[in-house]
Amino acid sequence: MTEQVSDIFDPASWVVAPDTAYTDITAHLSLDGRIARIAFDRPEVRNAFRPHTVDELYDALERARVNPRIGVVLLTGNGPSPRDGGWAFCSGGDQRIRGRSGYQYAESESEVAPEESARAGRLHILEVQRIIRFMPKVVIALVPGWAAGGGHSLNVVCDLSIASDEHAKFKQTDADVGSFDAGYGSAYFAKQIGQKNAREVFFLAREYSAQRAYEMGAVNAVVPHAELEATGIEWAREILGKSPTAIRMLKYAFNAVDDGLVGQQLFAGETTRLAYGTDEAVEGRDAFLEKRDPDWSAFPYHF
Ligand SMILES: CC(C)(COP(=O)(O)OP(=O)(O)OC[C@H]1O[C@@H](n2cnc3c(N)ncnc32)[C@H](O)[C@@H]1OP(=O)(O)O)[C@@H](O)C(=O)NCCC(=O)NCCSC(=O)CCC(=O)c1ccccc1C(=O)O
Repeated sequence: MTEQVSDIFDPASWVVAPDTAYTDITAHLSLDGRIARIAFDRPEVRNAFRPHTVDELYDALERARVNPRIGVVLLTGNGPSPRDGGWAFCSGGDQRIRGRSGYQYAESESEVAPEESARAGRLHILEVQRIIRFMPKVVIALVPGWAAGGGHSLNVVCDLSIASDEHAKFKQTDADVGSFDAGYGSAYFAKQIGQKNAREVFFLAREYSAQRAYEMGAVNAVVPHAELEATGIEWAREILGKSPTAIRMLKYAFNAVDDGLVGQQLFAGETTRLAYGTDEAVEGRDAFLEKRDPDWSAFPYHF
């Protein structure tokens, strides 16, 4: 029997992801193994992340990335807080353990050899942003409450976002706490919602409702809180009805224009994979292996 990890989580729809023993997140798979649900599980601090949280999140996302059955990942936050009933998607880096070189591992974990001291202060949520951005699957943010600071940036980098009408709130606090996500969190965010809006969100660090976020283009839909996860599953099922190759190529096409040569590299890698499947590419390989000139006569210059 799957444990109830969040008030709006339906245990009957999920099983715990195999071979995982996370403390700061939860990871589940749909019963047919096609959808992953990954959730921050520190509701008492509005799902702020510490380095250990980021390590677990990266691990869960990497497992989803390389699992050929999974087509959609739902990223969310468990809740509510047992302390005050507040809901959160994620409130960014845990400010209590922020040091001068980044976020500190817990004391027991920071007893590392001198040569490993660079690990002690981490700022590696950007690696999580990149795996979300680059995985050839759709990642949907289900925002049940606060998306603040680095949590706000995670919402930006997800492919799609659905927000709780009653509890989702958005606030980019980076400039309040002397931080700045100068990559996807800000520059790409401006491409999503426009320069003036994005500059307002960062420079004023005000609070925005789910409805206002929807109007600005920061989320795709606003739904009743109780329906958030069911809507996420519904959207995932719809996406799973599409061609995996088409979804992969489309995600990389959407990314490529903003991702420079890395975007081109990812898109090109997938086109190479498609080309390898053709008789034309097989002829090139076979000709090399058979030490003869390739015969391209069967392959026209398509136009
Ligand atoms: C999210 C809030 C707006 C919610 O407000 P509210 O509902 O009133 O709740 P609170 O009473 O404030 O909070 C409840 C409880 O949670 C604690 N808490 C909340 N957020 C955090 C947090 N981020 N860290 C630690 N603790 C947190 C809060 O203290 C309360 O506990 P008490 O014991 O009762 O005091 C509001 O909470 C808020 O504004 N939170 C802070 C948001 C924030 O500033 N986040 C950090 C932004 S900077 C960041 O995320 C780092 C980004 C980053 O990581 C990065 C950036 C650039 C390059 C690289 C990186 C990287 O890789 O790391």
